[in-house]
Amino acid sequence: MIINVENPVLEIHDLTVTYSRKPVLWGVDLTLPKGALVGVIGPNGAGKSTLIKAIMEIVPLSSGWVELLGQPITEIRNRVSYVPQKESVDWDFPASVRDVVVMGRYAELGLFKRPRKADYEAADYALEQVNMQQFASRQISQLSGGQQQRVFLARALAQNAEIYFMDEPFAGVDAATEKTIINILKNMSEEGKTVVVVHHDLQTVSQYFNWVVQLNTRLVASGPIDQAFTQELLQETYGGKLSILSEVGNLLKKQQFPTRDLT
Ligand SMILES: Nc1ncnc2c1ncn2[C@@H]1O[C@H](COP(=O)(O)OP(=O)(O)OP(=O)(O)O)[C@@H](O)[C@H]1O
Repeated sequence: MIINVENPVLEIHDLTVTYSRKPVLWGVDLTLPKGALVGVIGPNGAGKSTLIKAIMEIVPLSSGWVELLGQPITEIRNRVSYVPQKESVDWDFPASVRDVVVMGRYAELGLFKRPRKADYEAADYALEQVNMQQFASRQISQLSGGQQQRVFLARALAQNAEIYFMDEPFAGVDAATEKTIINILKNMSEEGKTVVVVHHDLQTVSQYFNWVVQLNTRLVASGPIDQAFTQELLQETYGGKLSILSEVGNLLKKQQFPTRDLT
């Protein structure tokens, strides 16, 4: 069940990625519509992070191509934002929270220009949105895990991109923070930004997202939640892990996210 969209913001054709000759993504063809809030799901090791890294050209492609807004990423990097997994970042780097968020503006600033008042204002506004303004002067090494995650989100917000890729933004955050973040992401999607999120909690998929991508080395499904988040397709993606699947079975019946026509 793979829905192809016209004028996609993201188009992937025949993507294969291998690590030490072992394919971790195989022949992926994927298109995503503008304004979608996308959950990327699949079991551990399915290639979800690798998919995002391949899109961002952080890992080399063995075959295939990727276009964002009809162009290669190298042409439009400043219109695309990437929030990596928190663990992959050096949080001992000596910088204040505000500096880290202002760095999100560098794409707009150009590499050698100094941030201006407007950039600091944008950073402060982003910090306010994630409720971290009181930590603006704190060193990033002196934050809790959930606070670091919020700073990361603020940095992405300050960038004001058109497409966002976020690798497990809810990892290690408390329930209130998760709610804050998802509400921000929903607002962004309603403003026409496309947000792609690697997500693990199947229980919240239909509540959080309006589009789902199911991956297990191959692309199993991609489409609006009501079509692509079904018991059969989950079974295909997760194989025999039925205990997880039976828990989501009931949730599938009550779709909570208002589904817009995205195709
Ligand atoms: N740098 C690397 N070198 C070699 N193998 C790697 C590397 N990064 C990931 N892998 C392997 O590639 C496969 C896909 O990894 P990836 O991190 O994309 O999966 P994932 O779906 O994001 O997993 P998880 O849900 O556990 O985060 C896994 O088998 C992993 O062990």
